[in-house]
Amino acid sequence: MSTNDWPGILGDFEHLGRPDQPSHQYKEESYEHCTTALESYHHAAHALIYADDDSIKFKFYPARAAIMMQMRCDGYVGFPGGMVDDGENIEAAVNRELREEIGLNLKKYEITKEDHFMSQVSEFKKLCLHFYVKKVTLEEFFEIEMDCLRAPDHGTEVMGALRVPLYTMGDGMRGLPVFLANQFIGNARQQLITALLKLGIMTEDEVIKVLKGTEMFKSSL
Ligand SMILES: O=c1[nH]cnc2c1ncn2[C@H]1C[C@H](O)[C@@H](COP(=O)(O)OP(=O)(O)O)O1
Repeated sequence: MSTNDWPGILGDFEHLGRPDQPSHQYKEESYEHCTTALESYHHAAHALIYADDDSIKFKFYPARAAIMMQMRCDGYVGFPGGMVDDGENIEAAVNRELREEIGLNLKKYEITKEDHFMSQVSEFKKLCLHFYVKKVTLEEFFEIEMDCLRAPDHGTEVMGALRVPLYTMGDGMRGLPVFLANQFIGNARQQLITALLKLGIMTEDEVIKVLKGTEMFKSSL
């Protein structure tokens, strides 16, 4: 189906959200480069909201952190956020999308330039993906989760917020390894793994072990 066959408001941007081919790699670029030299590209901005969580799940697995992702209407897993409109500031766009998609209380949790974490570019799609990370307390995280159900886009663009399981169960697959076998939109999977490492939530050795578990799970299907 070609882009133009898509109905309604999905038509213009549908091609940007199609599953990526291995050749469509995302390359990290500075925010400044993206907003100057690449200004004419499409831009989208998404945010990871998280809290430290020192609870133990099932009396055995350290939770490590509460990280919010979402099930999208197209069946992919991603972070809340969306396309930057023409002439719109990137932080204004991510805040607008977070209010629409997860009902974020912007008076308390506004995303700012200080929350910018990385920007990555797909030359193939002429698309810059800007990624923000916001740390809140666990109590605030619960409050943000509760607001998701009342968000304007809940049940249309967003089918529900979810928490990423950060433990691996006894079989070496269930938990984060199986979670990572989901279908992720854009570079959301890469964003999640990069954040786990850079935020010090998991070590490189732990991530490598998890990814081996994911491969083991996939080959068991
Ligand atoms: O979580 C994400 N991480 C990285 N890229 C993402 C994520 N979610 C979507 N995308 C990509 C897919 C598309 O190329 C654009 C815009 O998608 P979307 O968020 O669906 O935009 P709208 O809500 O339709 O404005 O970003």
